[in-house]
Amino acid sequence: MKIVTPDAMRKIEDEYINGYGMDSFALMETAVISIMKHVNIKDRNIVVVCGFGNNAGDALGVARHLIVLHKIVKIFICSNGRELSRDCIKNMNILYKMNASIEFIRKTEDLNSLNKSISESDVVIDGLFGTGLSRQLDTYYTDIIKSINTYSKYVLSIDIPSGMNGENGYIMGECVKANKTVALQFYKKCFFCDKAKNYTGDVVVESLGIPKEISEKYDEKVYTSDEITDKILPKRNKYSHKGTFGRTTIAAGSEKYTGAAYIAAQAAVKTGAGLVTLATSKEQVPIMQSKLAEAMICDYEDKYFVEIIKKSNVVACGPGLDSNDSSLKIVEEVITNSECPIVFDADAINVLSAHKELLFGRKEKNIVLTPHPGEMARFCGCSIEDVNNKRIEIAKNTAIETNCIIVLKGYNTVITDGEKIFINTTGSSAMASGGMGDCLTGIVTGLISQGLDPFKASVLGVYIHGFIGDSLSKQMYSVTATDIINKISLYLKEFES
Ligand SMILES: NC(=O)C1=CN([C@@H]2O[C@H](COP(=O)(O)OP(=O)(O)OC[C@H]3O[C@@H](n4cnc5c(N)ncnc54)[C@H](O)[C@@H]3O)[C@@H](O)[C@H]2O)[C@@H](O)CC1
Ligand SMILES: Nc1ncnc2c1ncn2[C@@H]1O[C@H](COP(=O)(O)OP(=O)(O)O)[C@@H](O)[C@H]1O
Ligand SMILES: [K+]
Repeated sequence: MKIVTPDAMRKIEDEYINGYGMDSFALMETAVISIMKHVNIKDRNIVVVCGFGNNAGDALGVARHLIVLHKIVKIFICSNGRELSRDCIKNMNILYKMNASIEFIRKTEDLNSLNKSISESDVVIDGLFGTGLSRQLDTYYTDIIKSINTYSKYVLSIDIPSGMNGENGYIMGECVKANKTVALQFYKKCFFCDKAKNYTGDVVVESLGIPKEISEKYDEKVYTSDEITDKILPKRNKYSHKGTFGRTTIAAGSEKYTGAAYIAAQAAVKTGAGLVTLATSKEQVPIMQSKLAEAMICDYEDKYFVEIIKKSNVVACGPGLDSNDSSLKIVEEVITNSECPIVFDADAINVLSAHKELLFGRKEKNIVLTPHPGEMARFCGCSIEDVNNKRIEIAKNTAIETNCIIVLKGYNTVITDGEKIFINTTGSSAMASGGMGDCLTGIVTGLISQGLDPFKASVLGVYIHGFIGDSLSKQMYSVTATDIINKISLYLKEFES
């Protein structure tokens, strides 16, 4: 499913209507029918709150169908004196012929009737603003939105919760808190901004049947991660041997942190990497030798460390490192001795924050950075709030500046090479536990080891990591990295081509 900005959506609709000759009212009716699928048939008292554009037109169409279904429907038009859109007027005129209850909100006193109706209703249909909202709302509209949020039991928002900027998720003064949002044709970009989840409720996307060749023309290269996953993992050829699936080095762990190195290495092993070597601190070597059955182990001081980096098909570096000078030395060794893809995580990213120059000058774009918002903030020299407010932009700009692939973790992880942007749709807070990021590093590294290019491995790795978490969380209250590791190979089978 594609993700669009309001601007692209406008162009797509415009081309469909004016270029292809699609009738705009027929398109609106398609939207109306698809929204109707999400109105609970048991609800009797329904309030429809409209603005004056096509979002309102959709809402009025929904009102019409609800009246036909013998629902008690109260319609409030909140145009603040503005002219209604052509298709909106069409629906309103039909409603007048049907003797529908329509009230205009003109002044503050009119809000009393709206408040009363909302508090007596089972559901509010929110059709105030959709993708057309472009300016800060005045008090006329913020008061109406406050009424909806204060008195409603359940809100179904059409396309976008009214009050949210469809491009960047900014709240334009006030925003409807929906229980469910029915997005038309595509996810809107705003849904993937940090604050959006407090307003959208559950998001469902309903198709309007817009031809693919039109939407592809205005493709802004923002996708959901499931758009890549049907391409899938290569089949393991019957003549292949461990060398076929790559040499992987994991440089992880320090005196201070013990678990991370084990999790990252074991995740890479379980993902199917051919030969995994864990390079770790001297103190950890005996511990890891007893824990890891398949991976080979050396310490950072060993001259074998540099040799193995040189021979590797992929190196992961960072889980469980410290952010001190010896970590800087390890990061430098990894970068200077390899041309293969590298996945930098955790403290390796913190170290690189002060030494970005180390990332420059590679022939290929084959370094992956997997920061969580805290690491991203440090790396960019901004606040975590800034990162969360502009996740997509910050990830994209960092990818461009560093010539790296950025995996900005969290709810809806953003993966970008600076050109294409994938937003992950799997995973949940059941996975919010220590070690989960180390596990992801191991999975992405294991996929690269088997020949996937670093960008695809990042998108797919993030998707699979969350997919396993989601599957396990159906039966488990919380999911740990160990739970994921134990199931990786079982679930990967589902992704085999
Ligand atoms: N165009 C089409 O063919 C279709 C559009 N659809 C619906 O149409 C919506 C977009 O409709 P519109 O483009 O008419 O826009 P909206 O209905 O979202 O907004 C209406 C108007 O609000 C004005 N506006 C922006 N910010 C404002 C502010 N702060 N205060 C007051 N007015 C403000 C805009 O100038 C715009 O004219 C979509 O979200 C979707 O629900 C659907 O019917 C499907 C088909
Ligand atoms: N609420 C959530 N929804 C989806 N994924 C989540 C959520 N919370 C955490 N995760 C995932 O879990 C992992 C946690 O990574 P990270 O913060 O680096 O943890 P750690 O450093 O403890 O290993 C990331 O892949 C992240 O996307
Ligand atoms: K809306």
